[in-house]
Amino acid sequence: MEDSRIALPMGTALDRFIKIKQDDFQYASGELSQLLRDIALAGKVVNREMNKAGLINIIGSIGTQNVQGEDQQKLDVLANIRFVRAFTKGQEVCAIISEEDDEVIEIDNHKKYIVAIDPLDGSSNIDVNVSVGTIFSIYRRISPIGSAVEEKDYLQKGIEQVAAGYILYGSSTMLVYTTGHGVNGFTYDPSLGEYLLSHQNMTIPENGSIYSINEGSSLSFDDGVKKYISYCRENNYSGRYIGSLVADFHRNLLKGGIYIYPATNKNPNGKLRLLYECNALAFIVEQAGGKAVDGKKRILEIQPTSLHQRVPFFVGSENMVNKAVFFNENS
Ligand SMILES: O=P(O)(O)OC[C@H]1O[C@](O)(COP(=O)(O)O)[C@@H](O)[C@@H]1O
Ligand SMILES: [Mg+2]
Ligand SMILES: [Mg+2]
Repeated sequence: MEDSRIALPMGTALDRFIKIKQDDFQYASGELSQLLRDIALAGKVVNREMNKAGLINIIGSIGTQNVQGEDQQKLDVLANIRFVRAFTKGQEVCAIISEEDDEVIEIDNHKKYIVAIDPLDGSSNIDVNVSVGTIFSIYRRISPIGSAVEEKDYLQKGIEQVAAGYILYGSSTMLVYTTGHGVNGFTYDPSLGEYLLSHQNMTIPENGSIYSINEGSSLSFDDGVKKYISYCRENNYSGRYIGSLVADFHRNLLKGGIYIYPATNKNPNGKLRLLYECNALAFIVEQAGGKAVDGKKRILEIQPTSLHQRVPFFVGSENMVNKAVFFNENS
């Protein structure tokens, strides 16, 4: 049996990495490993379609709105279909929470895992060929296997996640995930059709000089946020905002930085969704040595009360988040 603490060679295939690291899982039985593989596979299909979106008429709105009143893009719906199908076929999942579905999708009561997913993150950037992503969180159900899935199963705090990650469809396609034993990144090699280890034991710098926030809404930011932005400017930090959460988060994870989506007049609780956007990235950033709060409280400690609830989101380098919280608490 190979020792899973040893650093693995760059280029190690995802499948092999999952197998070697399986013993890290508290309840290792192969099901979580298979679920991670199912996500990776569905990501390859979405990636392939994304790459030729303009040629196969899958750009633009589909003409319907999701539960949040957002126009659904064709790729939002297509990605949702691909992941729901992968979870149904994969036979590891009992229920799914998706940004694109109003209610919980119940799959099979005899299965263990709950998945919360943002099938396509950064929808406003799809048509303009800017990086977008997929975000996922995985939980173990609490109710007994075989019984109906209950609210307590899918409204769990982020600290209960057994795994979380994202796929970034950018200049290269990457899968980044954690199972609570550090964060690792895999780059997709289309010529091999494989995700290969490219970023091992990722950590976020304690400090950074990049801040990511949509300043277009700054007139309605709280005083604390306004003061923090002034602080960033006074310190000549760079403003970088792609408008795709996964892409902004990934850059800051590598270089150091902070992403903020605060409360605004338009979104009094912020815009981002706790269950399928914030919890996953909070788990990853903490595993990488960073921090994620709602302006005050640790994101992973927030008790969810509804499927699509929004929270203000401050995530990134520890010292930068602490500074933002300081201004929040002293304004
Ligand atoms: O246009 P805004 O208000 O700055 O919002 C951009 C944010 O909204 C999102 O697009 C929300 O995610 P979805 O695209 O999955 O709905 C984030 O990716 C992004 O960071
Ligand atoms: Mg999103
Ligand atoms: Mg989305």
